[in-house]
Amino acid sequence: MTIKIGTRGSKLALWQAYHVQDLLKQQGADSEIIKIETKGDQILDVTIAKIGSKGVFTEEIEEQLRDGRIDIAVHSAKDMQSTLPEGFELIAFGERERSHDVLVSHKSIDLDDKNLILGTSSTRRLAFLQKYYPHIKTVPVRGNLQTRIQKMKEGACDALWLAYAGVHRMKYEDMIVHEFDPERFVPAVGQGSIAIEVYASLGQEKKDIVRGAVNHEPSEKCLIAERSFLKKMDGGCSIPVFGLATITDEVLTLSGGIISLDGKTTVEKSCCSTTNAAQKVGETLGEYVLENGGREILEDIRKHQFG
Ligand SMILES: NCc1[nH]cc(CCC(=O)O)c1CC(=O)O
Repeated sequence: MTIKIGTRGSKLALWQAYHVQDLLKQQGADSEIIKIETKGDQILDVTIAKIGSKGVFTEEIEEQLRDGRIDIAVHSAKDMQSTLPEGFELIAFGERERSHDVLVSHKSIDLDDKNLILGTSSTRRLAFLQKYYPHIKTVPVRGNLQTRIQKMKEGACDALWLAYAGVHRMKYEDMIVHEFDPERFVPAVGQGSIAIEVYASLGQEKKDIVRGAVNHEPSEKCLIAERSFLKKMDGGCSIPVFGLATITDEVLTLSGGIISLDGKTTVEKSCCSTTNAAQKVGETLGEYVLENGGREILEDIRKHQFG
């Protein structure tokens, strides 16, 4: 039996797919990797928020899952919408890498420099920047990590704002010039973890093999809490919602919230629960955030993006 693994073709996506292939191999399961190009890979001249449609990195892959051309898809958990299309499910989450954000550059940088230009197009990062470093300017720099670094070296920006996980996996750690404190710059939901998506019709035997080889239970509990929060907030990756769950001594702590695009209003909270109540704690946090100003921030953002 060979498990067919679908993935985007970027180097980071391929790293993640090969990683899953290794985990499967350790359990004696053979697999084959199939590269799939998505809208998110093709459209590089506009930000993800402006492409607008949900699932820009997943649609084409889901088609192949549905057809059975691939058995499983490997994704960055951060790229996955909180609600998947009918019939799709996430059956495993890989062990999470450190989840914080970093700045990467080919030169030394100073965050107090009034002329600094950072490359990012994430609404969460833009809003945090308005809050903590309002003097810093940004430019959107899209494309895979290697392309972005090339654009930066050609002068598009002074540094790139990225997730540590991808930088580490692509071996650009020696270019890290700043690490953001995850308690102030809370990461995006799912950041640093890999998710395995399947279509419902996949046989139970394959599902069990994949889950057994890839799933890391503490990471899964954290991701369930974060994604349940994101679902309450009705968000995908283009909304400045942030959330991070951690587990210490069997207690799950979920910290998360939403920040207005101008950085002036943040609604956030930390909630604790047992690891078995991960789903519930995400809902509780979501309800709190929505009822305490989050709903207004969301409505304001929707007007900005689609109005
Ligand atoms: N938005 C794209 C994306 N999706 C996942 C990662 C990094 C890897 C991860 O978080 O697992 C990135 C790039 C980035 O934000 O730097």
